Amino acid sequence: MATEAANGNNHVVVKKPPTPSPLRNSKFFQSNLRILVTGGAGFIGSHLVDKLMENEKNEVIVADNFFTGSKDNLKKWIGHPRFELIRHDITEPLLVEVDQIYHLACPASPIFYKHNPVKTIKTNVMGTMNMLGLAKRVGARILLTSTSEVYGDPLEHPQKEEYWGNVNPIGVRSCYDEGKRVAETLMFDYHRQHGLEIRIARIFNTYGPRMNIDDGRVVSNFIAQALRGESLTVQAPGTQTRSFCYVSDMVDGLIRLMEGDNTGPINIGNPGEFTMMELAEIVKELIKPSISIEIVENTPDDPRQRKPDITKAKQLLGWEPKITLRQGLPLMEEDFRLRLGVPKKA
Ligand SMILES: NC(=O)c1ccc[n+]([C@@H]2O[C@H](COP(=O)([O-])OP(=O)(O)OC[C@H]3O[C@@H](n4cnc5c(N)ncnc54)[C@H](O)[C@@H]3O)[C@@H](O)[C@H]2O)c1
Ligand SMILES: O=c1ccn([C@@H]2O[C@H](COP(=O)(O)OP(=O)(O)O[C@H]3OC[C@@H](O)[C@H](O)[C@H]3O)[C@@H](O)[C@H]2O)c(=O)[nH]1
Repeated sequence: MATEAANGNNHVVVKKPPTPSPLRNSKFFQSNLRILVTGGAGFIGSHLVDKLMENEKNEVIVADNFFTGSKDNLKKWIGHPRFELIRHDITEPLLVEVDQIYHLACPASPIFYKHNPVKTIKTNVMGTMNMLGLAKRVGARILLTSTSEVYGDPLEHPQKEEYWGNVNPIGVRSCYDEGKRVAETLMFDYHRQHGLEIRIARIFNTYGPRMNIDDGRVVSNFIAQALRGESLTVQAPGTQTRSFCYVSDMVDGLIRLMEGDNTGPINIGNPGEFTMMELAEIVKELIKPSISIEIVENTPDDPRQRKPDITKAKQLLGWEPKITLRQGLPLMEEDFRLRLGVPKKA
């Protein structure tokens, strides 16, 4: 029996990890790490793939069903000898020889995850079991992208990893937040029961280039609305807060977590906290000061405040975000202008 003091959680590992893929002992492995990214055609996934592909020792396999992702996000890698793209729904088993699994596949925007809630929970539960089964079979290390939504509508602020959350088990968001909570449970059960090497990142709201223009999340909505000359739709009351992390910082945090010794869960996010009205004012000032801001109806169970405590990420991963909201928004604006065909005024 071994304990994992590194986590500060004292999780007991009952079994030894399964034997890793023979690739790890082969000559071939010395120069190549084979990495599976589920959901790699999506927003964060495709940026992660770009970063992983920069390392010539990595081979990257993406499995995605293209529900919210697109081949376009990966077009620069299609045909590359170290890259493979598989159309695959992770609610079905997948057999591939890999050494690491970044498990991201899951719709993340509320309008998409609520669209087919039964499918969302299947993706989180059966999909995660399938990926854990694969990790067990080939001895791969697996990282789950969990979410700040596991804290629900938090009664503690900012949120520390030790906080158990305040989640409605039967609400319209439950397919996603309870789904991710079960996914975390499965990760730890496979870790304790089968000795799997696991990593759990609790990601807070992330934004950046390549988000779907009609993704429905707040930053992409406001930027697209401002560029189209439409009013910005702040959902009532507008005093609810979020903390926004730029995608390159997020990818850096995920890779550090995968490569480090800590299982997590570890919060990865930018602690800069803004109300949705403040965010609207910043986008308005940045893109089109003449635009109006409209208060519209909100959806049920919208968390009223959210801000990560990133002490663990700082101490255990040596990570903290570098890009502020005011630095990141113009980078996203540039990408949205190109895709929407709205040139910047001289
Ligand atoms: N972006 C954020 O703010 C944020 C915050 C917290 C957690 N996360 C997590 O990070 C991950 C990526 O989020 P994102 O913002 O890039 O979202 P995204 O919607 O852009 O990407 C999700 C990807 O998963 C794919 N997918 C969905 N269901 C699938 C299935 N059953 N089988 C195979 N592929 C499937 C989609 O096609 C898409 O390419 C998700 O797990 C999400 O829960 C994101
Ligand atoms: O047009 C909009 C869209 C959203 N909002 C508000 O903006 C806030 C953020 O909403 P988003 O839809 O961007 O994202 P949420 O924070 O609700 O959920 C996200 O949390 C983290 C991840 O797991 C997921 O990416 C997603 O579930 C909410 O308070 C929402 O009411 C607006 O004011 N206007």
